[in-house]
Amino acid sequence: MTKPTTLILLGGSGDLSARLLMPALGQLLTERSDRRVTLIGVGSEKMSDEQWKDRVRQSFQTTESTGKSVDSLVKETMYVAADVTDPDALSELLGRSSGAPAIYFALPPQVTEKACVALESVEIPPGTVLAMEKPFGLDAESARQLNEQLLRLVPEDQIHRVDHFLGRSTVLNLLGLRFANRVFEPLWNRDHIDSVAVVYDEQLGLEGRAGYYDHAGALVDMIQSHLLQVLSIFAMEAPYSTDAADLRAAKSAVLRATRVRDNDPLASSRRARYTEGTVAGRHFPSYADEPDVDPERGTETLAQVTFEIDNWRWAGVPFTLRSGKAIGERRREILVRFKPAPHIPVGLTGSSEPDVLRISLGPDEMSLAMNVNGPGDPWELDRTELTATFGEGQLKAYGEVLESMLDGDPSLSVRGDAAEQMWRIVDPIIEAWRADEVSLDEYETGSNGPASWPTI
Ligand SMILES: NC(=O)C1=CN([C@@H]2O[C@H](COP(=O)(O)OP(=O)(O)OC[C@H]3O[C@@H](n4cnc5c(N)ncnc54)[C@H](OP(=O)(O)O)[C@@H]3O)[C@@H](O)[C@H]2O)C=CC1
Ligand SMILES: O=C1O[C@H](COP(=O)(O)O)[C@@H](O)[C@H](O)[C@H]1O
Repeated sequence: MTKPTTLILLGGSGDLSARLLMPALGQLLTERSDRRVTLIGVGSEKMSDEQWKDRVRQSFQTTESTGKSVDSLVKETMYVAADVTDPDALSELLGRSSGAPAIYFALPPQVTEKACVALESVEIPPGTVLAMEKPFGLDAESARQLNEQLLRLVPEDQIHRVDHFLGRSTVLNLLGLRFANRVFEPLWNRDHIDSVAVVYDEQLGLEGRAGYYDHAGALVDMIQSHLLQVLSIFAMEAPYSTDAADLRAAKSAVLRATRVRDNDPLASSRRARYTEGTVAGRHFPSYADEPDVDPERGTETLAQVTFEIDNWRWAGVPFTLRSGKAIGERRREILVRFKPAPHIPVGLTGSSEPDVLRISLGPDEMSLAMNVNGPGDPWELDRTELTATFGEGQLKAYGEVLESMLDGDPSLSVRGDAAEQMWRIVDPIIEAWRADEVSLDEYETGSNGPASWPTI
């Protein structure tokens, strides 16, 4: 039996908790029947324990969660209506947990900030884990200040800056693919790789999240956080182990060396927002006409930035990161374009395209497009694809992240210095965009982005 843990879910009545965290927790407890978690939900709205239990059950149903651990959680869970920015309320909450709890901040960022200030005057049990949702700060300086503040509460290894992409089986598979095979790693450098792209294009729109998204935009929502984390795993040196210390040091080294290509945000970044149209059977108004959006803010719903990594392995290789909403073709992948073969023997005709490796970020599969002597004329090269499908991960991405957090293992969370670096990397772009130095283009909902943009 795993040690029982108390999970204090600040913002338990919110959207993230209902749609992502609790379903993932239910799935985790279904898979790990020997794990016991006591859940305390917290929100400002009043709710009876029975109403809360109904919400928990509803979230659990979405992942068909069942079993002893699930039943025990539902039986014991409680809800507390409290203002989490009040030190007395927080003190009382901590008093309800036996042993060191995990406190999850599923709160609006401004409330999280105030709750952390309040925690400074509260006695926190040794071993308490703090889980912070994104966005972590608003820029490099505010992230640094937030780090300082958190370190006054608990040591770094007890701070989990959550990035659910780190729990995706497809992202974790990068480690196995690169470091458990002989064929890829020797080619994983500037001598053999021409360019890399990480693309996360969604058919989803705003989904009622204007309050958050209209301030974040695609750059902060996806590139500053998730996609830079993916890039750091893709490009890192081989770690000794997957322990937090090794993994996070290797990722941080990459991020420290990463910058906007040629230090030129004007030439290296593009932004756009969607106009009215239909995607996957859903009709969206223009982003500017979406409820609660301020069109004057000029928020982008599609961002594309090219970075470079200034080290021996990667100098000169462009890394393009792109993510957009309301895009016609759902694309979630890493695209690795290799350099062309140095010499194709005279006499071979046909395809001489360079090899392209696609690592899907969902579904779990990959493919390698290459040239082979195909059917028919044996001197003629044809294009073919080697494909592999892996099974789905046992847990949802949030489940993986929650599990490592409940175990007090920070290997799947973002280290403090990395959180600051990720802002340092994108801050010049944010500045250029705020100053309107890069045009805000438009694309029709359901298209694949502005027609004038080069294809990735
Ligand atoms: N929703 C999503 O898909 C994602 C969200 N996130 C991040 O998660 C965090 C939460 O987002 P989300 O769930 O969407 O936000 P919501 O607005 O849906 O929920 C906010 C929660 O915070 C509670 N709350 C606010 N102020 C207080 C207070 N003073 N005291 C106690 N509780 C308070 C609310 O309680 P009540 O409702 O009772 O007032 C509610 O439970 C944000 O940082 C967001 O960026 C990250 C990834 C995805
Ligand atoms: O964090 C976020 O991620 C989702 C995309 O991740 P997925 O696992 O749900 O595909 C994105 O839609 C959302 O805008 C962003 O906040």
